[in-house]
Amino acid sequence: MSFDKTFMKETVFIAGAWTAADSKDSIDVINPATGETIGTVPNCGRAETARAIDAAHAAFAPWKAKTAGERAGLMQKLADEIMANIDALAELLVTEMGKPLAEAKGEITGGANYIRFFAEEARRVYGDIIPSPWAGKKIMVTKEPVGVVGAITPWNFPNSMIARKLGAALAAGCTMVIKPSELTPFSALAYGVLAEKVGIPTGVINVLTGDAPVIGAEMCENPKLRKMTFTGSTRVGKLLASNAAGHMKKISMELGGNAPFIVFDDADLDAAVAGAIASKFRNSGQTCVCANRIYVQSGIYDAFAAKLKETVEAELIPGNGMSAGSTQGPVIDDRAISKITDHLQDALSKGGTLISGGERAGTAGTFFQPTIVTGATSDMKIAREETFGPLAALFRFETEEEAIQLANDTEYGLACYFYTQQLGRVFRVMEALEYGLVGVNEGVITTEVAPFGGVKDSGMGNEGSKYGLDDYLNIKYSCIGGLGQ
Ligand SMILES: NC(=O)c1ccc[n+]([C@@H]2O[C@H](COP(=O)([O-])OP(=O)(O)OC[C@H]3O[C@@H](n4cnc5c(N)ncnc54)[C@H](O)[C@@H]3O)[C@@H](O)[C@H]2O)c1
Ligand SMILES: O=C[C@H](O)CS(=O)(=O)O
Repeated sequence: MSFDKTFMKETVFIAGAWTAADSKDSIDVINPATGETIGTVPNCGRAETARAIDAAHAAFAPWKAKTAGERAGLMQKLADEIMANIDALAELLVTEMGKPLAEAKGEITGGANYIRFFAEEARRVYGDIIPSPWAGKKIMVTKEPVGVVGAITPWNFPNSMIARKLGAALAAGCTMVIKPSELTPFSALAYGVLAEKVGIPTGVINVLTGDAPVIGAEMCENPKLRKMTFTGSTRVGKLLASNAAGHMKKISMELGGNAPFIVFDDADLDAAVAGAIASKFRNSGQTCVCANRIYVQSGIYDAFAAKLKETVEAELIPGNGMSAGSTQGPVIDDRAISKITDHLQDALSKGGTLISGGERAGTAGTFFQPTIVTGATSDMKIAREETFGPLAALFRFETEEEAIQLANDTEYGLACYFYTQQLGRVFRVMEALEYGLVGVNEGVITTEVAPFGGVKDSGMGNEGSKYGLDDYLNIKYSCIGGLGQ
């Protein structure tokens, strides 16, 4: 299926130049809906990464020296350019990642919103004047940009996961080297095209592709780079955090999740089913905040399962993301299919019941039917691991205390959700759940104005909101003496 290639680059963007890898090696990029090769990107290593860091380092002082208004102006132009080209950017994103066109446009709009939000926040990097304990001396606190930032991002939101970082970095006065997933590099390289178009100075934004562990190691170990920000699996996050910490870099980690979705007997059934579908099946179940465990209180369990099955089978339509009417794109690759199948077979072998879906869909690409299993229990893999696919597992519970214990029984702590119409229960459960994000009677809650971050093995730091700028700033305390009496 053809797509708009206006923003498609098969070279990397370093110091304002588009180049191949030093080795001339390249990586094939596959369309998950068809299995066809879309194009290739350079397989870069340490030398190219070091050059990108050098470029970002050279660009840092002039970028930091710009006024907040000047940086904000260029950021607004960047957001405007993204929105002016949303159709081409969305088609490119659909082709490399698979999500339906409407979801791709939603992601790109969300990305532009992050950049616009931080353009506004750039003007609010306030300091403090603190009453001095000493006569004749002044105490000043200022906030300054960290410097060169290394960003490594995942394939499931190839545009907005970059925007969430880039917006805060540019607003703070930082420069950036971005390494996207090798599965979805084109949406990231498009930021190089956009940066050129709006006049963001050379070296402020650099985007390279290639050998992830090698590029990551150079980022963590290069003294010119002062902060690592990573979005991806907990496994990789721990590797990077350990190396970066050893080289005393600031780190932000947005990692894996295992979201509980709790439905109490008193919940609005239609709202709970709609919220569960939105949370579980958005991006074909490939988001870090997807409902991974759906806990339903006994009194409403059968009605919820029946309504969920009816709605999923009536409304969710797997198909190529570029085709009108498709609501479910493919999962990213065969490994994803294997993990979903493994979780499904494990659940069925331990007493679960398949009530909908359960098979690969179609003959081309990596599509999997929206699937529902009832009778799920805590000993199943789906209770312990992030499925990252369109598989909904329904667990039964009896009491509020049991639901909270089950929901918190995980090493993850990113998002959680619960549905109730009892006000007292809203505050009890909201306070008891050990997560960074809480949806109360809502299944999708992400917005640029609110902090997004996990606890426990889901990471550290927050992205978006006024809090998202703090991770890109250092606090400086100045004591000014010699002022006479
Ligand atoms: N918390 C969040 O905001 C958030 C958002 C999106 C995805 N995620 C998580 O990301 C995971 C899915 O994304 P993924 O499969 O791309 O994750 P991943 O960890 O496999 O890859 C993420 C990025 O890390 C790179 N990478 C892989 N191994 C590396 C290494 N040894 N050193 C340096 N870089 C390395 C990859 O090339 C990619 O760019 C899921 O666990 C999901 O929950 C979290
Ligand atoms: O997958 C993780 C993303 O952060 C999901 S969201 O679009 O930001 O909710």
